[in-house]
Amino acid sequence: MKAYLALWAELFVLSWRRQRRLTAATLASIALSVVAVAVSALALRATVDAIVRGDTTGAVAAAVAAGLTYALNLVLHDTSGLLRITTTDRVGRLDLHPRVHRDIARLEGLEHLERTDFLDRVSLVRAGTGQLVASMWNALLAVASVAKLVLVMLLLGTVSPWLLLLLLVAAVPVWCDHRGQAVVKRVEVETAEAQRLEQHLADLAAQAASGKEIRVCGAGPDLARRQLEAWRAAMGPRYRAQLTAAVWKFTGWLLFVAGFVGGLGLVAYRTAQGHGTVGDLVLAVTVAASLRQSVQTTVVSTTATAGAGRLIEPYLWLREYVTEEDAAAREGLAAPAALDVGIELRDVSYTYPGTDRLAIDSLSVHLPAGSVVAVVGEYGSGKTTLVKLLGKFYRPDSGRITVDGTDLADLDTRAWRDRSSAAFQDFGRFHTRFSEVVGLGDLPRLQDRARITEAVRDADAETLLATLPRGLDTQLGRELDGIDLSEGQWQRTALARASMRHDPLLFILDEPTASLDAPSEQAIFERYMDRARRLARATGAVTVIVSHRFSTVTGADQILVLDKGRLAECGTHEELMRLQGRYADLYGIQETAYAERRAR
Ligand SMILES: Nc1ncnc2c1ncn2[C@@H]1O[C@H](COP(=O)(O)OP(=O)(O)OP(=O)(O)O)[C@@H](O)[C@H]1O
Repeated sequence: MKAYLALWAELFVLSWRRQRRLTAATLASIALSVVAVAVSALALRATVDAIVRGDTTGAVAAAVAAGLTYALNLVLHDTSGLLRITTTDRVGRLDLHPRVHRDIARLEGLEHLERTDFLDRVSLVRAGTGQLVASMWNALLAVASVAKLVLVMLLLGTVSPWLLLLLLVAAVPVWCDHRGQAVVKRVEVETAEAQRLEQHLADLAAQAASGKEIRVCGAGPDLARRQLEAWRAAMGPRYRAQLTAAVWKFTGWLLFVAGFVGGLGLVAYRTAQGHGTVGDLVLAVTVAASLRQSVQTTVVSTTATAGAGRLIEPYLWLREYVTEEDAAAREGLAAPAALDVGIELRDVSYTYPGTDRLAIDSLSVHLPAGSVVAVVGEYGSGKTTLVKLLGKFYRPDSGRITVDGTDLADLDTRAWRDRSSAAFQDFGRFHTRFSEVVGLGDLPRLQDRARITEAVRDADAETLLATLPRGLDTQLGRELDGIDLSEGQWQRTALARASMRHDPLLFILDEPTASLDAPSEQAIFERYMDRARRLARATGAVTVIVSHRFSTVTGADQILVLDKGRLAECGTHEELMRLQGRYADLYGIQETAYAERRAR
């Protein structure tokens, strides 16, 4: 609760700084709404009693006061919601939303993008920044509506203490509503996985990449059937939960109405018996009539406040996660200027969270400074996981990775990344100007056209650049009125981006040529072998090349053959061929396949 209060206080300060007058007006409207009904009812009682006494002046004055407060009530009813929505919207969009995006972008690891449980929380916060701000106003509104309820009850108590029982009656719909909402929330959590599946299947059918294959396979109807099943699995229980909540709500209101009618009957009876004035009767009717509205506001605002935990919990979790990750990433040592020994892995194991299979299994190997290391192996053997561990995207569950003797975990993550370059197989397609798409590889040189042109040359992407209508200034991405590139062309931009840094200590090429034809692949590898040698002389950089095609990496200083996360074999091409083991088998199979294809 303390954390919630602190967060609401912080959001209020944010709102105050962003729009002082609007925030003050919203606050004033909430405060006035607490007393408006009571003042209006008291003025009405005074009016009626003055009329009964024959006091014309007093009656007119009280009637004017009653009219004004009644009007104020109407104005507040119409405007306070509008004021809250406006302040919420502005603070949500202009302050909280960018802040959440900054936090997410700042995270050094990949877990928040890859783990479904993390992803769920991150998506919830991203979509709900406006609701987070609204929760602060709802909390204030909840306090105000409870205060209003207490005031109303005090007034009723002055007419007859029996009317205080209406407070209990008023609590019934609040309690019933909470019960109903608890059912809805529980079912939402239980069916979250089915809903994710339904969304995934809908995306599969709607996206161009998967859409092509689905049409070729004729899997559309089957996919639609599965989507419908997932939809039913998610929505069936949710509809039933909504129905249960509606029954709880209806029952609550029914009990309240019964109590309300009974209470008014009691006051009418007492007045007829000569207890209290006609003004008291008018006051009781006015106040009791507003009780429904007061209770409704209390129910809505307290339910919304209680429900805000759904967003507040993930938001507080995200903040804590960012703070912890930030501290862990920043407390590190500086990266060395150049490598002398190289990178060493000792007994490194890694399992992806939520799985029970080792993606990297007790891997020990030395990657000497200045060497070109090729990583080969079958699908899912752990090649990408290994390079991600070297890039410090994940931390090993056990074992150590050392860089010139210093544990990678102790190095400042940002400093290590500043000295790494990488082209991954799932490269980014950034829809901006071509020069920026490449320049992003070395942010301080984002505008350095000479350096960018050099990187384009390194990636053998000059022909691509020559075909672009506005050269380096060409906008990419059709939805931004730019041009679209083919898969191979996008891949070349990723390679050029990875070539931007002059002095990396680690240079990763994870299947960098998967979308290129064989001659282009060979040409690129030769270029990158040259680049690797240049980098080796300059900084002792280790170049790691992941590939499926064995023939292209035969020139590597060291070839690591992975099998189910384990290091099956390790050595130069000649050594591994002499070994006549797994590498020689797989190399032979690929060579025969290529030879047969060439012969056809
Ligand atoms: N984000 C992830 N979450 C859970 N498991 C994962 C994740 N990424 C990879 N894995 C699993 O880890 C194992 C190793 O995957 P990895 O991507 O490292 O293999 P790879 O050799 O690079 O495969 P490929 O040649 O297909 O790229 C596989 O069993 C894979 O299913």
